[in-house]
Amino acid sequence: MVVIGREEPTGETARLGHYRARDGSRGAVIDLDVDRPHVGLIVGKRGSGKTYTLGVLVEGLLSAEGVAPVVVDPMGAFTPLDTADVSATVVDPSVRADALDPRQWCTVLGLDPEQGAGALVWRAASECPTLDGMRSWMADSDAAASSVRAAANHLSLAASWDIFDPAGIEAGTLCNGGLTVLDMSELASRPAGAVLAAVATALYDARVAEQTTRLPWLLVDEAHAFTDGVAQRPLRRLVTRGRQPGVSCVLATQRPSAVPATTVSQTDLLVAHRLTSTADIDALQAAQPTYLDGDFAARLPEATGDALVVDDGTESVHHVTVRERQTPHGGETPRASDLVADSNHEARSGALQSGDATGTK
Ligand SMILES: Nc1ncnc2c1ncn2[C@@H]1O[C@H](COP(=O)(O)OP(=O)(O)OP(=O)(O)O)[C@@H](O)[C@H]1O
Repeated sequence: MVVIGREEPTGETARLGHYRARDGSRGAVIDLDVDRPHVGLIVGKRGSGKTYTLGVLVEGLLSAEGVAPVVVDPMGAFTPLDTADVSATVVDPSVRADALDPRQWCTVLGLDPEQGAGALVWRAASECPTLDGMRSWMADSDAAASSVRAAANHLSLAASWDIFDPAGIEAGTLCNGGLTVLDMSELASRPAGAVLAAVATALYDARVAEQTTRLPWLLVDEAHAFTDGVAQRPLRRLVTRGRQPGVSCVLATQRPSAVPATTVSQTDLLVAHRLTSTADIDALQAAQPTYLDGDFAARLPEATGDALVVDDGTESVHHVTVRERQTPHGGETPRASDLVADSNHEARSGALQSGDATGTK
């Protein structure tokens, strides 16, 4: 059995799939190391199998000991796990207001911390641990009325996101052993970024302060949506420094060219599904390890679920077919023909119930 991501023979693993020969036939099974922290990047064009592969990794983490998987799910693709026979909790995420520092408050509200409203929001976030507290502080402020009004409007906007709660999710809950799916499907990009920033920071801090013995795995689907907002800095810290305290980070994206070059170069496990955009291929090729010789694009797979896996730890490259999932996959793109089939089915059921189809009316 081959274990990608390590050379040691023992430790926790996740079943990834099997080797794919040139003629497409199956070879030996392949596992991924989940015993040590990793930075992973799963890339591929739309429908190539990224979310599915993330789900395969999640299943492996669910059966591994000593890990705490957390999925950031912007499309609701992992919500079916709520009713699957696994230890998973799907939550509408909420975070504490003081999980964001003053700078992050200004970033998420699009304010300049050195100017009127931004400077006020910075001070409110420094003084108050809750959003209600920040709003009261603002109402009592004797700063220029126009700045107070603008800052108060921004805080009202933040309140409308409905994600800030003094009882918001904490690292202790995230690291209780089961899988946590943060269902972001109802959130716009700014509040989703705020949640990810808070969660990435909480997991990192919890490990640095030795508050959890489990090793967190933060898995982010559609990661390109988070690379230039408030989550940018916490994510960068995780990919550059997270492995040291024991936090893994796996990003899945259809747009590797939108992922910062530092993230690509920090990746020690690259899972590349089918890619056709030159910009995306170039972005990976630029950070391509020297041992991946030849034309990178030519080595990328064609079929859904197939992948080229580059393991920086052991400096090896593997042609893999990702295995089928055991839990439901919620990332299926709806097809018009399915909808027509569904409505025909509904019409037939309705007719049967009213007796039309049987002529018994
Ligand atoms: N390893 C696999 N084995 C079997 N089927 C797969 C595999 N990978 C993907 N599929 C099929 O391909 C479909 C598309 O996969 P997936 O949803 O993961 O694509 P994606 O790359 O995440 O797309 P998007 O960018 O649109 O989110 C899945 O719904 C599933 O039916």
